[in-house]
Amino acid sequence: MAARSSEDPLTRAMELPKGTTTETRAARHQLEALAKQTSNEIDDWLKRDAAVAKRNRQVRLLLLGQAESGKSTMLKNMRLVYAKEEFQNERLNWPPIIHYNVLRMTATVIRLVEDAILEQDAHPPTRPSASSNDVTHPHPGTFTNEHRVLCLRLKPLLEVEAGMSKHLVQSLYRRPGEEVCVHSYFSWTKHFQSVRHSRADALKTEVKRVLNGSCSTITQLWHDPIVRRLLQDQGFQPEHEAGFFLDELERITALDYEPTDLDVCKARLKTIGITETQLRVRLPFGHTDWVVIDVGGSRTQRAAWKPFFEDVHAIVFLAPLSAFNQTLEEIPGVNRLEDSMLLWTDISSSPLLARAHLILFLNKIDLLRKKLERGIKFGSFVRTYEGPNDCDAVCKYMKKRFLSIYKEGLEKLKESEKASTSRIIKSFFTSALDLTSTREVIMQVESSILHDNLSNSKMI
Ligand SMILES: Nc1nc2c(ncn2[C@@H]2O[C@H](COP(=O)(O)OP(=O)(O)OP(=O)(O)O)[C@@H](O)[C@H]2O)c(=O)[nH]1
Ligand SMILES: [Mg+2]
Repeated sequence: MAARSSEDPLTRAMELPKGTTTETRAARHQLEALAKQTSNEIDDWLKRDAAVAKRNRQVRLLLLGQAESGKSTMLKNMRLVYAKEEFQNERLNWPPIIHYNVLRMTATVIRLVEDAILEQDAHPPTRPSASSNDVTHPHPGTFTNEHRVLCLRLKPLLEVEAGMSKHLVQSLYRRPGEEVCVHSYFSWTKHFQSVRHSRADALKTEVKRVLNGSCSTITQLWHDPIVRRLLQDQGFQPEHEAGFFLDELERITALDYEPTDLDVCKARLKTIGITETQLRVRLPFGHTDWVVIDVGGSRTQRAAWKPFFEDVHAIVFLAPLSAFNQTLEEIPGVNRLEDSMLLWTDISSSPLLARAHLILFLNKIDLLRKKLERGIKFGSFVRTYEGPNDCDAVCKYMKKRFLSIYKEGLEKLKESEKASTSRIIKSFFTSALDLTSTREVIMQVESSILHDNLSNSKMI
């Protein structure tokens, strides 16, 4: 071996002359180590430089807003616009989550009805007259044996729900009684692909079979007028809790069910942590890469947002106007709309975001309209509002409030000489489940951001 290496011209050239002292050898090794270290540092520096150059070419958008404001839904809409094929290829990963939404909703209804029956048994309602004392004609509005039978027949679903969260969503996070969360959309879809042929796959099939078999019983419970009244009395807002899937149960529990784009957008999976999604926006003369950053919106997660403020080009802030009569899940006493306005105040006046454009989505307008039409008084929750209880008037009022908060923030930034003169503010009324109108809004946002990007790079 030694003879062969001394025949190699490079090895021979590197060899020290015969008679070299130990000190010279040590100095030579030290020099070689130093050269290697310098070379590694240059490689690292070049890599970092390339990463910075790539980052500079990207447009970074940060989606912000309280939990359930519609951030992940807006990201799905963006993927539908800019990465439609990829989005649609992933559609088949979604039935377990949609079925999980159905199971969770059904389990909640069963538990509420069971509790109400127990309460009724403990304190039977007083009957209006002696004639209605007949057990075969119970007092209207009370739960009957039929309700008990429905709950009993659906009881196995509670176990299926628990099994589903245990086995199917191993990469997701959940504390007992809490909503399942996703840490990262992509690790989640990979997880589902990797378990496709495993034991979890059998459970997915079982869930499909059980839901298909229980479809008519769930529908009966869901549409029962006494159950409906109970849900209403409990302040339960099915439109916020994936109740929309129970309205289409036959289609969604069919054995050959394939979700539509809208079903995927409707599916609820709470975000924990931060996910970055790269989208390629094609232009007539090339493309730009957008990185859309989606975050978890609950109060405990907001501290994790700050590191992403630094090099972001635009904040897309979602404020769900329909939440005017709801409180935060994490802090029950706090009104959601008030929380949105406080959050917007912080964002508008944050020196870290002084150079970022602000895109305001006043979201869930479809739900706002439904609530107002149902007679829920906006002015009872937002005391400063004195206008009519109609959607257009409320939207106009809320837009004014949000824009005046923005202006106050801008004044503060100007005082500290942090305000950027090129900062754009745009506001839109959105219903993120109306895919056509949301697409148009996304295109308008695209042209505002691109226009600014091009003018900054002195191309126009
Ligand atoms: N009707 C209606 N539902 C919406 C709208 N936007 C979002 N949703 C629904 O509201 C629920 C919550 O939306 P998400 O996008 O998961 O909310 P998020 O802001 O990402 O919430 P976190 O991940 O918890 O921070 C989902 O079931 C959506 O389908 C809307 O404009 N109208
Ligand atoms: Mg989310």
